[in-house]
Amino acid sequence: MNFIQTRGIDPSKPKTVTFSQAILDPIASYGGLYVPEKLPELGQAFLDKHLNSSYKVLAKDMLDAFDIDIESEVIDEALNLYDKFDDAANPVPVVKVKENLYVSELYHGPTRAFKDMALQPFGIVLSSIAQKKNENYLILAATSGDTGPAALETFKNRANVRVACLYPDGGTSDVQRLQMVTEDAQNLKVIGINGVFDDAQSALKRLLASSEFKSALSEKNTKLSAANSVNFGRIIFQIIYHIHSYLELVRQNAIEMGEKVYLNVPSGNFGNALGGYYAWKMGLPVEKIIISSNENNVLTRLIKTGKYDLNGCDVVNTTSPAMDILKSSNVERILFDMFGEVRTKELMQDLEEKNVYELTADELATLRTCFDADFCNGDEGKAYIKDTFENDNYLMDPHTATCFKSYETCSDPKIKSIIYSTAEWTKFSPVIANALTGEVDAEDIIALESISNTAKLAIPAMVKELFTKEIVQKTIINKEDIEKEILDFI
Ligand SMILES: N[C@@H](CCOP(=O)(O)O)C(=O)O
Repeated sequence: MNFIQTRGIDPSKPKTVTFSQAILDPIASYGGLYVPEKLPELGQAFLDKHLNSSYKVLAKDMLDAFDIDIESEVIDEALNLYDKFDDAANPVPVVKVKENLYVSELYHGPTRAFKDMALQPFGIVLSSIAQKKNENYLILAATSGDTGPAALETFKNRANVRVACLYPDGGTSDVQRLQMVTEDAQNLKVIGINGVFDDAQSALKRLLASSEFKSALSEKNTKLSAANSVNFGRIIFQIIYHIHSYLELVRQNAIEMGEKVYLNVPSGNFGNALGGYYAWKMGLPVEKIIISSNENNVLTRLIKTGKYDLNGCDVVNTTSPAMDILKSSNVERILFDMFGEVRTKELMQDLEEKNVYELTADELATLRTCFDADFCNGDEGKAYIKDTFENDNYLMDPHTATCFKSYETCSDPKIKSIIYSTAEWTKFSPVIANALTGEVDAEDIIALESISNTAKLAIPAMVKELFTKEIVQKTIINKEDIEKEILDFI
């Protein structure tokens, strides 16, 4: 399968690229993104065939359907990393929480967030290509808290790759920060910036598109790629768990094969929701995708009104920091899929130049046939955490909690919903302890122990040990100094 570009083709670039080209150099013409030329049609036969397949067998067959230029042995090695998850036989448990409401737990990997679902295998794939080509890569990662730890974990000590990970200092939870600043490996650099996630992601996109930066790297015998969902190498692995979660509901006799369900996705950069949209287009029976946000509710406004408007908008720090994002990368891939390259280029240009774009009434109607959305503020989220724990005996993190509001406001309760849980409770313990008991803990470790006692849940060793590890990554800089800091590292 070849990959095409969301904003049309700059004549100096090839018309189409292979999968490995798209993941090694993920920014396309005019700052656009790569998308598959045509999605594979899996159809009912694929779902029937995999009703009783393991996650890895399902994943392998879905990746085969994309016909990507990665050797079968490399894909096998990459998928074997799911064996490290809590339950190798089922890395993504799907749990019934209420009548018609199921939670797909995507956080059972090494960094306790859904990013492991894609970044674990992606690390093997990218590093293998780099080794085979005998090239060195700098992998940029911009994070609001989950992508960073998962990218560092997957690339740690891997051959031919180095990682520069940018995070907003003060804009993540303490556990997320510790996961990054305690990572000790020669090939990893963690850089806190005085700014917000959007500053980190804008720098990443600018550097990925900068020929000057690329030639400065090439003097150091290094090429450039990225670990974020701008890279289709991330998205391809984020389609699989939507199909798996659906099949789990069939296996649990919660739905009949072919019955439509809602996919309810906490959303920041929109990679998770895009994976669900592609799965739907490939044949998954979906009623609608519900997009859940926090107070940074630009996606809700887009889907309700057709206007993506950043004027007068500043990112606010919330209790669900991984979604403290205003410039959401993957909406662009949806725009391309629905409205084509000319319109996508126009809309993205409006956003870059005027900080706003507006869909026509027809375009908004098209968008709304697939998506609905709502946002949930911190207090509402805490109320859902407490209520769901006390009444349904289910403990969830603040990102997952945002979905409980949109579940109520956007879905027909007679139709089953899958809510995607993107992070474990351990990553946001002060918010959760506060929701459960009203306590205000000065330190995460106290909140973790309190929740562990209340909910009778063990704190995983990899989280507990963060509090005694040495902090080795101490760099905090202004956003203007990012490029220099990275070049000094290489
Ligand atoms: N929410 C993310 C932000 C980056 O998203 P990505 O899917 O593009 O990697 C985070 O937690 O880092």
